[in-house]
Amino acid sequence: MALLEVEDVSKAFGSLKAVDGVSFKVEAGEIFGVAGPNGSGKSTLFNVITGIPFGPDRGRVKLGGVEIQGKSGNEIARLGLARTFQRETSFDGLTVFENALMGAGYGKPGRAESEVRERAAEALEFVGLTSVGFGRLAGELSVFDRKCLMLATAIAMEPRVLLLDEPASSLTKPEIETSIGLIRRTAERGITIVLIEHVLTFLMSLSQHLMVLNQGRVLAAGEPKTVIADERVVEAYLGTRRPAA
Ligand SMILES: Nc1ncnc2c1ncn2[C@@H]1O[C@H](COP(=O)(O)OP(=O)(O)OP(=O)(O)O)[C@@H](O)[C@H]1O
Repeated sequence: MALLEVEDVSKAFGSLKAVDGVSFKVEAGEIFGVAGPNGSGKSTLFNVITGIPFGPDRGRVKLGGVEIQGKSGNEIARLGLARTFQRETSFDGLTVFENALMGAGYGKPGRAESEVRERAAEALEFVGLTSVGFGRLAGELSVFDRKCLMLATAIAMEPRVLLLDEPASSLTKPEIETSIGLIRRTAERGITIVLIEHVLTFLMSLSQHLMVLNQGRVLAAGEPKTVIADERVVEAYLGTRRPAA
């Protein structure tokens, strides 16, 4: 059984079908890439899977075989699904350590404070935010460090599945390289990853499976090299078909 199963999920805004009958499965331990042109429904898909801020109009989402559509975002997170956002989100007025504590303590009311602190510190060190900077305000960090903090906070929640929404956006080339290594090591911790990204090289170097959306629908899915060579994918990205050989 796949760890995450999305079955015929749809979400409309008025007459706009942002996500239109999307189905896919993610196996435990894999990195599953999601690509697609602007406005193709990628972020909306993450929203409906996580219930933040809304679930699907129809369709089913199963985590470890348990249906989660219709549950609140909090409940879904407690069941083991965490996400990061396209834009860096953190509590800017709180310190780096306080932000990570929010993740480590989330949905675990019985956990001893010392253990919560240990989890938070470990997640921060893991993403490269060393204890020297634990007391800095999140709002003072660079874009890259803010992305690392968002990742650390999500990792501290100990999710089974982590959805990453454009982790490479606004990063420099060297930062993108660091980020690729970090995501790979996150998967090696046993966290299954679904990754939205515009930077195709980023997706190609990380994903075992790739799905391309266009206008809310699945355009192509499968082995990444085959998917990006698909004429429909080339056309959706470049707006033109390759000339016939
Ligand atoms: N809350 C909303 N209300 C109305 N329309 C929305 C809302 N959220 C998304 N949309 C629309 O749904 C469509 C899909 O948007 P979405 O953000 O999911 O695409 P995307 O593939 O993530 O795009 P990008 O790559 O630019 O982030 C777009 O046409 C967008 O304008």
